[in-house]
Amino acid sequence: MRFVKGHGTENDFVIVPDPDGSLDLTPSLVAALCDRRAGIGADGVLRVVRAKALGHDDLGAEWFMDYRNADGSVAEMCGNGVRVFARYLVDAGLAAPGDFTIGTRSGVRAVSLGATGDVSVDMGAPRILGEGHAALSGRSYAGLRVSMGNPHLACLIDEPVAGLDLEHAPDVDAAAFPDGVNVELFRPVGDGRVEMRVHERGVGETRSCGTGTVATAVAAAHAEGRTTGTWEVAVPGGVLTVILDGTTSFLRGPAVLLAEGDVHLDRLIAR
Ligand SMILES: N[C@@H](CCC[C@H](N)C(=O)O)C(=O)O
Repeated sequence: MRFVKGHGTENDFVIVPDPDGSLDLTPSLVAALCDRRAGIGADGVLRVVRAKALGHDDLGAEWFMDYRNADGSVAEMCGNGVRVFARYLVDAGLAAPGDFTIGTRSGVRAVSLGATGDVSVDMGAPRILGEGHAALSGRSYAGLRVSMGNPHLACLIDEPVAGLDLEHAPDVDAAAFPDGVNVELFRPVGDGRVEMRVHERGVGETRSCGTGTVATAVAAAHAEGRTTGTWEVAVPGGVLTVILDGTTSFLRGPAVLLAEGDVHLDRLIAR
């Protein structure tokens, strides 16, 4: 099976071209592909499938991003994934550089990119759902519940994020997050900049999370009594720019394709 490996600020993906939707992408196949020792290794899989092949004839996008987490679970949206997906479409000659749309489980997303360089995406209107709490290493952190299509809890903290232990998922009120949650911990470092780390649902700690950086910008703005502004969000894998204009949100940053090849499916160890 052909694959391409890519990442956005080190949130990494196995990209699987499947234009006519013929691949049976089971959770165990996804988990085996994402295995960092016995597989290719990634935070998730991006299946590249024509919207039509899924019966979405009038979606308003030619291509659909079928995103899966490393544990095989399905997620509604992936902000870094959609940027890497767009870079793949252009690189593969399946879309022209410029502005086009991509279908996702959380709706159609408009992307903007050149032949090289950063990729921007209109991430849609964030939805603030109220307050929440996360417990980590015996401390409780207050946060804001934000939906970016997928669920987030963005917690403002007053200590450097480098010192956090995110080996295990923070404890949250399961009743408030019936579908699980991605937890961001962030600290404002001045002048529209924040530092952030994330524990992702279905993956574990990752080096970046696009939807998480937007949720973090929303929570940073909320803490200042605002709904608009531009944030530079520093994550372990790089820096992403988030723009909140009061109506929608934009995410901009690098998207890199670094390898391609064939994977021998019969040699993957079933997960
Ligand atoms: N890394 C992604 C988010 C991927 C989905 C997430 N783990 C979930 O289950 O909601 C991003 O860049 O947004």
